[in-house]
Amino acid sequence: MGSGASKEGEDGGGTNGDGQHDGLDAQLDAARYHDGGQLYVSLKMDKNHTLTADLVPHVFGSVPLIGSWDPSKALSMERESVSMWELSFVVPPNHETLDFKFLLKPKYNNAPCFVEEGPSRQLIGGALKEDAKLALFRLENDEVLEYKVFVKADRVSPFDLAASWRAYQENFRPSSVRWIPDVSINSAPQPGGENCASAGLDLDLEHYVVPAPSASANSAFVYAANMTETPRSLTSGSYSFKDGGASADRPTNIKGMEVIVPDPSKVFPNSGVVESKSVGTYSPLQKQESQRGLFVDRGVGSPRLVKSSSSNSNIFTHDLNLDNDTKNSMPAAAGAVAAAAVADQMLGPKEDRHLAIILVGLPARGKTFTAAKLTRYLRWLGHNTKHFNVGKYRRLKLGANQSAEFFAADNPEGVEARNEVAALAFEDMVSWMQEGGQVGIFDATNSSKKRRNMLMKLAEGRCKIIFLETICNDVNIIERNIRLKIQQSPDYAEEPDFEAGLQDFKNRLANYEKVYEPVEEGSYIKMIDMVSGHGGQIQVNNISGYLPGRIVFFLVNTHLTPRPILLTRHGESQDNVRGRIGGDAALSEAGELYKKKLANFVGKRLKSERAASIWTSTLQRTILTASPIVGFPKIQWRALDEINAGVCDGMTYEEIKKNMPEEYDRSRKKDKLRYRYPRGESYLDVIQRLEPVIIELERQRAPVVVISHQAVLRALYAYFADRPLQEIPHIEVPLHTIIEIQMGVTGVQEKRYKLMD
Ligand SMILES: Nc1ncnc2c1ncn2[C@@H]1O[C@H](COP(=O)(O)OP(=O)(O)O)[C@@H](O)[C@H]1O
Ligand SMILES: O=P(O)(O)OC[C@H]1O[C@@](CO)(OP(=O)(O)O)[C@@H](O)[C@@H]1O
Repeated sequence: MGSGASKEGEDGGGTNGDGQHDGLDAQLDAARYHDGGQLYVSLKMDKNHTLTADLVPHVFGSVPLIGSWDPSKALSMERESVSMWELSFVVPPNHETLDFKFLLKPKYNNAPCFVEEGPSRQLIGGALKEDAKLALFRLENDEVLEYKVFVKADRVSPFDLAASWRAYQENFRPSSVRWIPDVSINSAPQPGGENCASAGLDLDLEHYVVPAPSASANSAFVYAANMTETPRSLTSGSYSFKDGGASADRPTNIKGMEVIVPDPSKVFPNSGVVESKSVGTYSPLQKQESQRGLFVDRGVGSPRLVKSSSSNSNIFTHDLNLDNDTKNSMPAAAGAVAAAAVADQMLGPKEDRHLAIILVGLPARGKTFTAAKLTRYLRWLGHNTKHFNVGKYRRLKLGANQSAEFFAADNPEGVEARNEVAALAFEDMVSWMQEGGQVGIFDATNSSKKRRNMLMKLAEGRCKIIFLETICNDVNIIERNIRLKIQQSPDYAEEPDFEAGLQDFKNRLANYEKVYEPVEEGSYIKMIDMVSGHGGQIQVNNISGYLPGRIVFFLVNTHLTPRPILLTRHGESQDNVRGRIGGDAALSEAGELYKKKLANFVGKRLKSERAASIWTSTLQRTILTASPIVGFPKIQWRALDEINAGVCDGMTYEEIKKNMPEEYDRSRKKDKLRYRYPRGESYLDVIQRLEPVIIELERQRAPVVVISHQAVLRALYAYFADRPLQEIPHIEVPLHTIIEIQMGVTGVQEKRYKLMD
């Protein structure tokens, strides 16, 4: 209908052969008339009776576009709901008066149609001249059908119209990568691909290293026990806290520390079994002195560690943290996780609402490591989880320098003191659960039946218990673990002689071995020789329920094989240039250059890695970015597609702000984590669909390059960096930068490469 109602439309000027304007004319009209605005008019008819009669409402009237009063050329209205019919069109605000009438046409035959009773209607300035709210139709049998009529006119700018027209056209443009199968590999460089001069890379990739942000993924630098829950029953009283004080909820700020660590191979000449190399962020001091090595945060004021004054600023002050969530008993999660959490709240015995995972095992069997990893995973999924480390309680209450004798089973004072701190930690955990905590991970050796009985009694009627036992039969791994413990554990921070520390720890271990009783009681999960990712096994007994099932599945898939995971966004897309979100655009010029540089980078970085693979989303900007990479299988994952912006897909943030201020300002800004785009997704939805990706990344033993999108990479990165859920939507993931996550035997470390500005 559109400009057909305008002057030109009436006399046919500016229309094409069908009496319709082309797009350019419409825009010119808009610009000519008035301050750029157009009226978007919506005519609606609502049938308030049940008789259907297969009659379809139409509109016809005075201008050629609506048939010049010829019923056979009338415009059909669209069905909007069971009873509502709609026809919308655009006119300039000062359009010529438009005379029209509604008519009903039979759907299936050429039987006569029924024109509404009364004089024709007149539309002026987007409104009906008279307030005729009803349309009456007299049928052949004299029956009268009555419809309510509604007219609504909204001003839209020609730019908005043009933008939505372009988005509409782009949505129908087929993606240029449709023919690429979900799994593919190219063995030869593509023509015009990789090696053009501008895409060349310096031989030394270190040249591209940029500092990682302060709260980066460098857990390998920090002894996991130091990041556990701060002993509340001990810190409020007269005890002085000697254990490093890293908050349980936030990782220590690594960048704000200067690390002066001798090369471990020099400090421990026989420790060749230590596999991990530090690739994290170095202070200028380190760089000057070329000191590279394993960072040791012993958490007891070790002289090797100097904290800088810069603190870890927490910009998220509004009411979104998980503790508040749990107070409201509402999980910070979507889909299955939320459904399971709510079901647990409502069904079953009260104690089943809280789950205690009690670690069991000899020292240096990876209990703390496993507990920390499980905590990170469950928190990322949205389960309110805390890690309670009894060693931390012991050090705080009794001091860090206990010798091996303290841990002997025939030392009654030692046994009593250890039971006391274990009970204190357990009580703290249960108190926290009663305030709304969901999963408590209780980390100690718990290696005798007597100790486990004590814990079961403490848990009775308060929480459900699952024992998680870590068993390792590989003497080389045990030796490596012991050496790592001497390096990392605050227990040996004050011991200057590595060999003396080693001997003491081995004596301690022997004391535990004398009385060690593997778990045979209750519900349990046993991880046996799971370090390498093959050949080990998981045994489970009496395990049921959503969360325990998920925990078993996670543990089955984890291992310690060191390998890198490279995360990068696609090269800049044409939509990035225009500031449009979502969509499925191809790459911009800069994006084209990045894809070549990335291919060069991957070729160099993974030169000797035969089994590596490249994962992309199903959107063309990631598939195109991966296209010049040769020699590695490429796998498309739907789960890696960008957050679905629903009705906002293809819009700019400005357009959303202007057209949907409520959505943009009030809802998304206020709670970006939970905000779900109308007909789209929230960040929590994205996390939920990424869970299989995380499991597969954990399971893979070879390097993986993930080429995905901003929101998706924020969520993936947060898992590795152990960042709280509410921070995820705000994490910076710049274009043309590679985030390398090094999975290692001491945790994860991060390194960033920036290939282009
Ligand atoms: N399932 C496992 N079996 C054996 N060693 C493991 C396992 N998981 C992790 N490790 C390794 O054990 C090292 C020491 O682990 P830690 O968690 O401090 O031991 P524990 O708490 O049992 O004393 C870790 O740095 C890791 O390399
Ligand atoms: O959640 P916000 O901050 O809007 O970021 C996600 C947005 O990032 C964009 C770019 O603006 O991702 P990308 O280009 O990486 O695919 C949008 O497509 C996406 O909607």
